[in-house]
Amino acid sequence: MQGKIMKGVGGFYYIHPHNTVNTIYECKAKGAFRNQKIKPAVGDDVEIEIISEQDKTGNIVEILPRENLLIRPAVANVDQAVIVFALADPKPNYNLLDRFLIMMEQQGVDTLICFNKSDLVSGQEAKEICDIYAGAGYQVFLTVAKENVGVDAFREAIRGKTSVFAGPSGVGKSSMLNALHPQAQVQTGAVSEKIRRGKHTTRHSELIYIEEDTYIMDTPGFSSLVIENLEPEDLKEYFREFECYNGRCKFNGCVHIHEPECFVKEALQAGTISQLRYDNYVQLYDELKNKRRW
Ligand SMILES: Nc1nc2c(ncn2[C@@H]2O[C@H](COP(=O)(O)OP(=O)(O)OP(=O)(O)O)[C@@H](O)[C@H]2O)c(=O)[nH]1
Ligand SMILES: [Zn+2]
Repeated sequence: MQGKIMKGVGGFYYIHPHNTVNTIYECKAKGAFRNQKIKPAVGDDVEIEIISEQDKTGNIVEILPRENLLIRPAVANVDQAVIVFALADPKPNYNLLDRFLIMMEQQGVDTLICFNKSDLVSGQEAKEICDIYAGAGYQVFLTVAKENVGVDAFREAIRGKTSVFAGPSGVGKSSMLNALHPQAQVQTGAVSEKIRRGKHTTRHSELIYIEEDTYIMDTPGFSSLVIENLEPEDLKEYFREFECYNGRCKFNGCVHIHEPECFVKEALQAGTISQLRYDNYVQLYDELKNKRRW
């Protein structure tokens, strides 16, 4: 039988057979692949041998070929990431948002942005922020998760995919999950003792089955992110809206900060590139530069 690893804890892996609803098998990793230095990861599609149908136990006997394997967060076969940000309460930290976008881009994963709590700001303010990130080349969604506003369009964007769900604490990730999946309580009810995190347990990375071929990996909230393995000179490659200017500036290897005759700075003056994104770029560039000095 084939299924997906939803969670791994203490040597046990919890396998959801493809497109079933309430079934989870508790498995150990056995078999030939253990010698191949490949460790099962959440998100892996695996072949399992059932030990007991009644107890829902089995062994993983094969890890099927992976599409990818992310490091942060550790998960396999990810199609996209979704960052959920609140437009207010907590006050958005756009530098943190940009760090997340860079981190995902470094791992080759596309990110969708969900701006939640849009009821807490004016329509004008919400539009300005959406325009900045849509203008930077991202797909943007505006939602009020707790009132189900904007959720349908978002549901379409995750259908048939495995999405990593991330964001700072309190932005409404759980509310969004419940809106996407109103039967989650029912569905995870049976599964809960086995895999669902309780309110007070440590949060492990785990996948949540939404509907056919659609999974979300809920991740713990974060309040800071350190960009690693990136040279300051390469940072510009991770700002999508700079892409069309790279290589066109007067100076070879222009990093678009102090150089004259720089197309990115001209685009900034013209308002084509947003000041907010550019300021975050300069701040991150300085940070990477300082890090190298140590
Ligand atoms: N005004 C408003 N409040 C919302 C919205 N979505 C969620 N909330 C509220 O924001 C608070 C936090 O929501 P959660 O869904 O628990 O946030 P979370 O991101 O899962 O938080 P963590 O569990 O800390 O990661 C709750 O009180 C929600 O009712 C929204 O769209 N608008
Ligand atoms: Zn330049």
